[in-house]
Amino acid sequence: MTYRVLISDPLSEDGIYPLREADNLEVDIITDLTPEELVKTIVDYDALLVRSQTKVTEEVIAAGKKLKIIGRAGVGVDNIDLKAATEHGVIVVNAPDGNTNSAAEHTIAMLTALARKIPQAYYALKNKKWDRKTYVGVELKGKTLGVIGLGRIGREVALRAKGQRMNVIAYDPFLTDEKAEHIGVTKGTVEEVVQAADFITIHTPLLKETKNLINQKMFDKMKPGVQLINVARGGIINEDDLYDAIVAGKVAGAALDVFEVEPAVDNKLLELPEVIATPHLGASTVEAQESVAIDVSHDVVRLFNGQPVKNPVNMPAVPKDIMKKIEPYFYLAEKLGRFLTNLTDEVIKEIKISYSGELHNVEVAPITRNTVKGLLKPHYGERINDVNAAYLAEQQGIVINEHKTSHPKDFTNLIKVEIKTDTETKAIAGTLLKGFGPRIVQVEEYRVDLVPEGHLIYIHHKDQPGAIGRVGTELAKKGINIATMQVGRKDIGGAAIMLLSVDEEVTDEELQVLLDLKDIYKVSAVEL
Ligand SMILES: NC(=O)c1ccc[n+]([C@@H]2O[C@H](COP(=O)([O-])OP(=O)(O)OC[C@H]3O[C@@H](n4cnc5c(N)ncnc54)[C@H](O)[C@@H]3O)[C@@H](O)[C@H]2O)c1
Ligand SMILES: O=C(O)CC[C@@H](O)C(=O)O
Repeated sequence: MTYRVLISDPLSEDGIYPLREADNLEVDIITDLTPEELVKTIVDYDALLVRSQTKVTEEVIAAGKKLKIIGRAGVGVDNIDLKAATEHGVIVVNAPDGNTNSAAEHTIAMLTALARKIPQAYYALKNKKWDRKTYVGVELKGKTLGVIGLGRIGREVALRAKGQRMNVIAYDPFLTDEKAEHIGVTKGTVEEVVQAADFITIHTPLLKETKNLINQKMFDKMKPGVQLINVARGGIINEDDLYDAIVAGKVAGAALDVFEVEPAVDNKLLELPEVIATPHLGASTVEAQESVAIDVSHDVVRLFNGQPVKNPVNMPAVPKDIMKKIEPYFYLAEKLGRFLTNLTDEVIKEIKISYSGELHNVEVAPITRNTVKGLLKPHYGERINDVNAAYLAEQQGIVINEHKTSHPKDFTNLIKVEIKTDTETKAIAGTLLKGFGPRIVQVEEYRVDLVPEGHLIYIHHKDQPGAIGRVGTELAKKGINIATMQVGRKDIGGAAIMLLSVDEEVTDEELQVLLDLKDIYKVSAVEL
């Protein structure tokens, strides 16, 4: 059988040799297709390989009736509708390591060009202006670089900045003290990083949680004269707020490789002399392009030879017989992980998952992966799935421990998940009730009976008359309807919790109002 591969963005010819050499593959390179042309063309293909230009929308995926794999020659998969791919059973693979070095080098090039105003001076000289006064820069030596996102690229940037004798302070939700020490950076919160830095560089993925991460509030906290670099994704820095901060003189300069809307030829930021820019060139080197093309090509070859792919981004099909037994637990497991994210602000070192009762003699690894997926999702978005969840956890240095026991404790089946940090252990447990579906039955040390879905408000308070009433009254004032309510306490008059399920997502301001009430210690929103 011969499979047809469509390459719709320019890929390194040297990098696609694994496709050329495969007997069962036929390769067509058709670039610059309009979205409509791509929808028509894709119907004939089994595989699609892209960089960042091609938008692989739900329409494209739905039209690709033969499509089995989409390969992204690069890291970011925000140009591919992962949900649609998963729904249509199409595996998405990427090349996570191939362009790390190039993106890090580009970041350092931007940092240096920004500090010494090289593009502005070059432009003036090309226009026959010999101006040695306007383009006075600053040294990097002794300055502080703030790195937000210390993954593959952030880490490489930090190491190189140290070579420039800069001090580096970094924030990443998975940055442990040991990792920070090993790389030689100071660990800080995102606020501490932006407050301390002379230069700030962004290296997170673009997710719901990172969109507009650098906004007006953050600019207010920064040092006057701070300079920013973004070689990650447009939209992580709010472009309007950046524009205002530059015009107001708070931000002295910005180096941008990526933009909210690309191509960004009409972006107003480009009108500012303080802004230097490149058209998404972070990964544009001969070496990176060859490397990412080789990686995705190998995965396409593997798939059509019946072998497991190396860099899956979404979820491939689980064999039917296994699925039948364990699928009912996937939802519960993911929600347990999702809830746990809210129980600590510290770096997670270990996840311990204990299965008891009926679960002791089934294959639980896919259930574990769903738990881990739920736990890490706020930091990876749609990139994490039950195939790569364990791998990503391992990369972050999180140890996963599974335990099984045949002795049921009050339930015919029970999943208990504990997360351990350097200073605390937090636990949650759930069960699948025959005929009733999933239930969370324990949160921290409190017994509850909660359907794991929707918008929840989780409150720690003192067990005192009136505490529950005050919360109800405040929510009523805001027009927020309480659908269900759980309470639990350790001792009479001691520590207690409330778990309210409400009909809509609550805002930070609304949570703050609850936190200001008498006898309320901690309030958080949990979205399940
Ligand atoms: N400009 C380019 O051409 C180019 C090239 C390659 C990669 N990229 C982009 O660079 C970014 C980083 O890529 P990578 O390979 O280093 O990815 P990575 O997954 O190795 O690292 C991302 C890091 O961000 C962290 N993170 C997640 N949420 C965060 C938050 N709210 N605050 C701080 N950190 C957070 C993660 O924990 C992770 O360590 C991605 O957006 C990628 O698409 C751009
Ligand atoms: O394809 C490119 O050149 C961009 C790649 C880059 O943005 C990535 O996320 O890997």
